[in-house]
Amino acid sequence: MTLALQTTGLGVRLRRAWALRDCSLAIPAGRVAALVGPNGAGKSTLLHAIVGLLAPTRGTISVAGEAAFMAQDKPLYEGFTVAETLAFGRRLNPGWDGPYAIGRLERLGIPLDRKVGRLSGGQQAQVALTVALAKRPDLIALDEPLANLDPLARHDVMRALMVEVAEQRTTVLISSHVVADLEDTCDWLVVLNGGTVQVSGDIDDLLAGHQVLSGPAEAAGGVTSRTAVVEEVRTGTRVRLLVRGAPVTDPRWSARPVSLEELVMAYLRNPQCAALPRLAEVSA
Ligand SMILES: Nc1ncnc2c1ncn2[C@@H]1O[C@H](COP(=O)(O)OP(=O)(O)OP(=O)(O)O)[C@@H](O)[C@H]1O
Repeated sequence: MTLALQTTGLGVRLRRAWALRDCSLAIPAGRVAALVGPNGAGKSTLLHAIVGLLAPTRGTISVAGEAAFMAQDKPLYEGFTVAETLAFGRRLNPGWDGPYAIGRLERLGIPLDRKVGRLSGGQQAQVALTVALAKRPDLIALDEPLANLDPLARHDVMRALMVEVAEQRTTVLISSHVVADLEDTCDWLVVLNGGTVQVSGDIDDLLAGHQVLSGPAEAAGGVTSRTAVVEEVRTGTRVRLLVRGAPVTDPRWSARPVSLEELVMAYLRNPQCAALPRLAEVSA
């Protein structure tokens, strides 16, 4: 399997504090990876380091091919027209695909002579995305591209992105606070918490490997000795366990599948737990 991205022992210190610490992760080529984590987890720092805007203080980063980046907040100059924005992109990027950029914006009905500042938030996001895609990157890193967009625009931007990357076989790493925005489109999950990678893996494998068990609190010890408990919630005599590992056959327990949101939240609330494949398994 080809890797699009690999970081090993990556640490980034910003001023006096470590924004990232000992981050080792690998993302196979062609995946659409969700990067989730709370405020200050280090998502932007990780993306900046991956695309070369920040130098690692420790460890290594390896990207197969060219990386493009779409920054958080206002990644465009509002005083430029759309056409000027594209001309700027062409000047800065040797591999720039001008006909593709113009064609994409025309299909979206975004006027090239309009100032960027006079476009809607959704249209601005589409222009920024077009600029990143027109570089024809092998890896595209998107830092909260959906923030400030209404639900319809979020959906449109994600759908447009998915069509493009499926055609170009680009690897995507996209950060968001909102798991629901990424659930339908991403097939890889990276959870960053407190500057370290807590979860990284194929979403289907992660969902298949976890379950929610409900049963009598006094029997919890029998489960916790056999399987890794990510989260335990007790209500009176009952207990609900989000576990990773072997199915439980004891009839006192009922089991149900876990949702992606539940899985992410359980890990974030329990930073001492981790679900990380060995890097050798990802690249095998
Ligand atoms: N320029 C900087 N100088 C010093 N510390 C910084 C700087 N930028 C970020 N940090 C710190 O680094 C840590 C990680 O920040 P980062 O912006 O990468 O997190 P994030 O997960 O992207 O957060 P958010 O979801 O709020 O955008 C935080 O503790 C933050 O305060």
